[in-house]
Amino acid sequence: MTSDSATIVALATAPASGAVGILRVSGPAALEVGRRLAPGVPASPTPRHAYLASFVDAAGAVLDEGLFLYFQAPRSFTGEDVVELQAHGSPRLLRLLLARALEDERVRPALPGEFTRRAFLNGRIDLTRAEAVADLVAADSEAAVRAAAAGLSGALAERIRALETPLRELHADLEGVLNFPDEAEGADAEAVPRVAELRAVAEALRAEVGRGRLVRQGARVALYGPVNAGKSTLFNRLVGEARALVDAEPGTTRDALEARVEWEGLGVTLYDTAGLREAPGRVEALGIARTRELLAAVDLAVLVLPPGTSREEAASWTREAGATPVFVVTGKCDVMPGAEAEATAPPRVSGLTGEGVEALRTSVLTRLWGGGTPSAVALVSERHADALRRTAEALGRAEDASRVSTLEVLSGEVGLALEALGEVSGTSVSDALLDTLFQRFCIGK
Ligand SMILES: Nc1nc2c(c(=O)[nH]1)N(C=O)[C@@H](CNc1ccc(C(=O)N[C@@H](CCC(=O)O)C(=O)O)cc1)CN2
Ligand SMILES: Nc1nc2c(ncn2[C@@H]2O[C@H](COP(=O)(O)OP(=O)(O)OP(=O)(O)O)[C@@H](O)[C@H]2O)c(=O)[nH]1
Ligand SMILES: [Mg+2]
Repeated sequence: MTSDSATIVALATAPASGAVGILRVSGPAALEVGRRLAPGVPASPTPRHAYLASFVDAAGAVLDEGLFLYFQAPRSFTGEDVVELQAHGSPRLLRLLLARALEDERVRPALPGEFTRRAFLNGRIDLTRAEAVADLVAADSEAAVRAAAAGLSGALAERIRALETPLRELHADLEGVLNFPDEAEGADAEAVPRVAELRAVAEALRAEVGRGRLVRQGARVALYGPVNAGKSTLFNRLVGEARALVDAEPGTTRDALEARVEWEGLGVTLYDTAGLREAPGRVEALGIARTRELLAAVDLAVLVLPPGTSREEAASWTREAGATPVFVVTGKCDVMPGAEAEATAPPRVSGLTGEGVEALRTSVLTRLWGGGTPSAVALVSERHADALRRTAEALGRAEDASRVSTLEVLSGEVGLALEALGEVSGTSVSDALLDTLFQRFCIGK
């Protein structure tokens, strides 16, 4: 599984006007190609030294003056020879430079994610770190940036290793015993606690996929409840601007509104919805249908009730959210200032005065997160979770085998667990899997 010997080229910066635009070349011909564009650079440039150079066209006419950087294999991002031309950020200029680089028959355009793929194939980074590069590029909240940065510096890789190493040792021990059948007596019973422990570790890591998803994609939180409860007023207060129409007439909100906020670094998409009621008008009914759809899709539903709602009514409103977790608040609390709150009564908020709104924000975050900080989460993706599930399943079968089957079967299952786990770090991974993985990257990454 080695990378092909083509030299690849792509723009490393977005195809838009900017201060600086970077053309990146990687592969055996990188230095020669780079020097064709920047002939003033010495034939053996000092690696990692920034040369100020003229970039020229085929006729030798100067197209730009920029920086030339040479990274000598294997000390580069890809592990190959890499040259960067750091030009002024003109998309048209960069296309000219790209076209010139492609004139060399050893050079072809890089596929999406191919630089990172080569970094992986050349052993510079493992697969979790390659994926963290994509997570970082896609991050759209502070928590997502911090979690991806942790992944890039090997946080997930470390946790996978902490599972993979003992699993490999166990497998080696079992295979060793199998080769000396005299000593095989009792070996399966001895393996059981080790298998069980490793299985628990795999399950625990897999369980972090939910938090990983929340950090990556942001949480979805909907305000819902009876008409006129003060949802839109509260929504505006939480968003910090007058986004939603507010009126004394019940049934004001029809279409669901959404706004993206960031709370404690976590991206949150907040929805304001059409208030629920019996016998709405025709258009309002469409809005209510949309509210129900949304309630099924969000991570948390905040039920806003008018003051004085009975316990029974509150319970029946709660059921409207179905399987989605509900956080209940009493809205418009300013109109019943003296109401002595029972310990079990829902927290009180007022969108109008802002009372209780900070506390609501904190409670919502706690409900979404439990304890801990979003940025500290291991970004376990659906792909990782799937591989971890198969790891845990194989270990489960290994436990069964220890009771009812031979040591060969037990060891075989441990081997399968290792193979599934290897898909996370990349120690056992097919080209097809790499294809799907890196296709999601942008060109030039
Ligand atoms: N201009 C530019 N900026 C960039 C990148 C790049 O390729 N070019 N990167 C690309 O995504 C990221 C930086 N990542 C990099 C990772 C490793 C090496 C590197 O040369 N590694 C060598 C040497 C390490 C050392 O001496 O400390 C190695 O791993 O052997 C370079 C960039 C972000 N910024
Ligand atoms: N006193 C007081 N009035 C409020 C508060 N929140 C909203 N109101 C008033 O209650 C009425 C309804 O407010 P909205 O925010 O539109 O209520 P809603 O729940 O979005 O209503 P629908 O969209 O019709 O379901 C308006 O007249 C608001 O000014 C509050 O916290 N205190
Ligand atoms: Mg409303």
